[in-house]
Amino acid sequence: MAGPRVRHNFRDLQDEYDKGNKKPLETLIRAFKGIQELPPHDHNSFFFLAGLHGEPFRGAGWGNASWWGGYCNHGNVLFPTWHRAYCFALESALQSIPGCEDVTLPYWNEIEENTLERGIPETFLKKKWTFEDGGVIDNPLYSYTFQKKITDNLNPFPDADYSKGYGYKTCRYPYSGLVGPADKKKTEEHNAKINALGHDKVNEILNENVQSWLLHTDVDGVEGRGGVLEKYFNCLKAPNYTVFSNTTSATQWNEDHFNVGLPAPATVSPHVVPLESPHNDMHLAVGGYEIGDANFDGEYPGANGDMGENDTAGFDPIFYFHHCFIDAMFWQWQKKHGEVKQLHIIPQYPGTNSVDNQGPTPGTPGGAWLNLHTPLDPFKFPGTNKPMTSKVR
Ligand SMILES: N[C@@H](CC1=CC(=O)C(=O)C=C1)C(=O)O
Repeated sequence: MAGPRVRHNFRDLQDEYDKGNKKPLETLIRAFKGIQELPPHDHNSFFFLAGLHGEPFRGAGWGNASWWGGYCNHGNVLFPTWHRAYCFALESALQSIPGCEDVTLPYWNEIEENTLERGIPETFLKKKWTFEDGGVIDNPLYSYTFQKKITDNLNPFPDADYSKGYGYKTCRYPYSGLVGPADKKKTEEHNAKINALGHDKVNEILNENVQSWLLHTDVDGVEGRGGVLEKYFNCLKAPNYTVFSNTTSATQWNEDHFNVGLPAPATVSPHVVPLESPHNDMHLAVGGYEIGDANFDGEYPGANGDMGENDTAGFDPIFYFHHCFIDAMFWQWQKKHGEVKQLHIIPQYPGTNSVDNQGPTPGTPGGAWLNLHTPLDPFKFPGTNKPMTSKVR
């Protein structure tokens, strides 16, 4: 593909499709189907790429919870840039599928009226997809079916068993995706109850959950949770990249400047809201709640969809449309603050150390400072063997 990649609003593709221009959405779906069918060892395969984010763990985090066994960065200054490289890698894989060379990754606009009024774009919620030529497939944007099992070597420590068997299908709120031996029976009972509600009702519940996180500030009666729409707008006001980029740095900044940390009044200006905060909320809104989060019971207790957990989120196809939107928000912030060509990191501020928050990623030493030159493993600048970094060239 020549020239810059132009990314589109997913809902525009859907609207075009409804008006009769079926090719753009169909090609995207073919591309996702294509990478989901590649064998797991193929570096363009969905399994391989999805697995870079969290599980299957490798490195020091393989079986030691003080380290992080996935390559993703959270709670530190590499959060926006690492996920930018990640979306780029997935998009490149989509383009490797024959006939899909011009596909780009669309974003799910989480703050447009359509989302506020209707929730997740309908295409993501259909179990089957019917092509114009009549071919019917399992919808590759609804769920991914594991081609290989993953074993959670941290189990039973620290919180839950995220092992997934061969053939496991990713799921979202209000379903549960905990299928390790200790959870299996409970999950089967839970999911049977959800199934009995019928597919349309289940989608309605998911959409209501998403809308509630976006618009209300007391999700499930927990005050201060939600308000995601407002958080998205407020995060653009963050005064520097360090505090914009992650929850750890923003917490310290709010303590220093306003004598209050996160998450309490994150929706209230002038406290700094990091982009990572509404991003986290949308993971929880789509996936259900993170295990062990005693604050939440929700209307459907026991819902643990894949998007809610850092370990498994990359396996839900909607992850990439969510993160493509996060990347667009990051770009908005860069333009607004004149940091399109260069980002600035406050040296040695909380959120700039490899041990902050999730723990060091594979191959990164403990206690290492993170900066614009830190490799965004395992990504390389295209066509080179040079590690990708956060430095804008
Ligand atoms: N762990 C985050 C939510 C979350 C963030 C992610 O980045 C992710 O991949 C999955 C889930 C929280 O509890 O707020």
